[in-house]
Amino acid sequence: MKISCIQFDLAFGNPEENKRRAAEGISQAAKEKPDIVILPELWNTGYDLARLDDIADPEAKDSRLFLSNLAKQHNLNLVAGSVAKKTGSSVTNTMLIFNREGKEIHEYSKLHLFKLMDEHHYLTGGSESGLFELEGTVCAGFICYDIRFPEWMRDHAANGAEILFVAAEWPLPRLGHWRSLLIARAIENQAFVVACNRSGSDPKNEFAGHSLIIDPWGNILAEAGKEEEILTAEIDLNEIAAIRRQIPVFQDRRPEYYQSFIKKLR
Ligand SMILES: O=C(O)CCC(=O)C(=O)O
Repeated sequence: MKISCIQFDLAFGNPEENKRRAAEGISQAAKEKPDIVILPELWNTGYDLARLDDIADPEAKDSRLFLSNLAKQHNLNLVAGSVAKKTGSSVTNTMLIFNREGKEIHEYSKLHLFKLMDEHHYLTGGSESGLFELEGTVCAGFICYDIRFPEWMRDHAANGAEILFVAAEWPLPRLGHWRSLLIARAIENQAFVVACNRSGSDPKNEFAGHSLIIDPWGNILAEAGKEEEILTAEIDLNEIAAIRRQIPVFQDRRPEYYQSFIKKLR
């Protein structure tokens, strides 16, 4: 299976220009005939949170049509990063997923809002699972800060997810955390991690780039630099079963102790 991350710079608060950039990136990537393409977080608006009332996409209607057409046109599955989606007076940071026929198969709204970047003042957290299936493989979608919550990602892996997709706008000062957390999530869940970050900067932040495709042993299969780049790697899903046979973490888990043990000790 071939997977591509479209790491691109976002025009601050300019959904029309960002649509142009996303379409351009996807059509470039499509030349290598990837099976799955992933975009970064909030690619329609960037972090222009104060203007979300005006620029978030009502019910993500426009984004859905745009993304569905791209998936169909290029015959690829699209884990379409996330968009600012307006529902009534609230806005969510929502990942949309489309198959090759352009059919939407799942939506996931970022569960953990990142206070350091004021998300809690402007966004509403999601409450649904990130699990979905693409071409017979169980996958899961996460958004940026979610990677600091291993229990959330473990829950998806324990429910069958073999590819963990992460869409992000991760700032440069914490590049070290980004790399370490993603590698750890791959190793502990014995799953592929495909993480697409943005590049460039906005009025408040410089972003790290360094999109990553990591195998279930924790090896980096491909890593982008800091600038715009289309990052592509082939993954072999058979590696998952081989690694899980060698070190059977999922069989050896004892979840009945994890919630209650510490309470008992207190
Ligand atoms: O956790 C971090 O350091 C970055 C998270 C972030 O930038 C986000 O969730 O948008």
